Amino acid sequence: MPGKIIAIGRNYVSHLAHSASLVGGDIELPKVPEPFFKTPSSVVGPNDPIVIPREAIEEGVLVEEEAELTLVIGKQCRRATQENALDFVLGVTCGNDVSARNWQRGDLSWWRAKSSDTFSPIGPYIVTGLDPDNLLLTGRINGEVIQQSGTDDLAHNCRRIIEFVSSVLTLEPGDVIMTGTPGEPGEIKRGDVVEVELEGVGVLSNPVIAEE
Ligand SMILES: O=C([O-])CC(=O)C(=O)O
Ligand SMILES: [Mg+2]
Repeated sequence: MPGKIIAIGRNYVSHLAHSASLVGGDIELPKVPEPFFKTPSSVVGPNDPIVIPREAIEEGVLVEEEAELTLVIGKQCRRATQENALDFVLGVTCGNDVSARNWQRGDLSWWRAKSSDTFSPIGPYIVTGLDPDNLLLTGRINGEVIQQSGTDDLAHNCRRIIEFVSSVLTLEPGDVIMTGTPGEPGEIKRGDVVEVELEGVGVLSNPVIAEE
């Protein structure tokens, strides 16, 4: 289980309008990276089910997938520079920042919108030695491509994210950074299969079920 999970919001221009329409706020690109936290207890692995919480079903909450390039920190890091930031990265993997939109919009914080149990699928492999700034990222629901972008479209790239986050807090080995989602994520419902594919890494696949 990772020590902490930092996720970056609104980090692709292509996602700004979708996010603002569902979550509120303006559609300006954040001038600096916009981190939030997800809990380690929300992490699941490849092929584990994403469980839509009972209350989300009862309340008719819209739940969406979010395909994200995900970094795994390998070395303790405080005040990294853009020049040395990638020296602290063990490797990259796929992540799905599952989001319950009505709760994201209505609650004071994103605690259950982003960190309900099973809302952070990560995997299937950590791959070392890839250039994280130039990988194709794809999100699919039931085999249909819903999101696709190069990670060269990240507004704040991985070096900048690590510089900014580590100017505030210490990153530890095993910490995870989810770098934001592109385009228009799609709704996930019980019975669906969600895939996040990252070039050079592979496919993170998770079935969706409903809590009984
Ligand atoms: O929920 C949102 O739109 C913010 C976010 O996580 C992202 O941009 O990846
Ligand atoms: Mg996200």
